[in-house]
Amino acid sequence: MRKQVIAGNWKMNKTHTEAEDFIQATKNEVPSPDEVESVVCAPFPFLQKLVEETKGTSLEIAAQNMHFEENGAFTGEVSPVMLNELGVTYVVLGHSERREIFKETDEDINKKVHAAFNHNLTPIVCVGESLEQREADQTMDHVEAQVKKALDGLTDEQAAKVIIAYEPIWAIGTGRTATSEQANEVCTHIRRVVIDFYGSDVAEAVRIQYGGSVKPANVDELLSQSDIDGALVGGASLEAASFLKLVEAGKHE
Ligand SMILES: O=C(CO)COP(=O)(O)O
Repeated sequence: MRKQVIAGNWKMNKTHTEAEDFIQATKNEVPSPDEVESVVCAPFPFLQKLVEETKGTSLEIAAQNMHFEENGAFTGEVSPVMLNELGVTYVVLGHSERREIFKETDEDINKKVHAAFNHNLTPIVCVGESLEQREADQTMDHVEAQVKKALDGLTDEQAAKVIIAYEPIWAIGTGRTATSEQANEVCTHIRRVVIDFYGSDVAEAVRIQYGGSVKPANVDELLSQSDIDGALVGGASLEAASFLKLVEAGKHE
């Protein structure tokens, strides 16, 4: 039985005070990590404080991106060494907003995945198709190619630890959720791709999240699917009460 991972991706939201208030309201309320992994993916300026404040609690703090190099002339970037030093445990890589707006390529994302493992960070790798691709029946091929490229060159041990987030772009921030069947169909396909590359033991261990307009009202249905092992949540993770409902749902699956 795979443990569910519920991650709130705040994106570029919240003031410092709002971030603090959220953490105070949730850090002692989330279930034990034996039951569900509860993660908040916060903007860089808040990470150090939030990691300190959640020490000894079951709430984990993640970054939303990083560079793949350890240091150098990359103005405005943050390195895996810095995140590891802060005590961050997970990092979101290849979110569709990074791919689309900031032109990240599959090659960049693969380098970042390797860099994450080299620095003791667990990557949450995002994949997903656009509406155009879904309508042209290219979803499976596109997602398959993204997964293969992101995981290329990992050892079995590393691949088993990757968290893959399937986020159809048309469902992000639109209120339009994939049906649980649509979501599971793609997550099952992703697991098959992992079987082809790394065998069934690794594929059984890999956690696959769904993301895209997840909220307390639809989370149970999504998490009850056979190949969905958690959720990556934007809008509905911004309020403490809503986030707590989502992690609670993860506990029951
Ligand atoms: O992009 C997402 C999480 O990474 C999903 O965002 P929403 O939950 O706001 O649709």
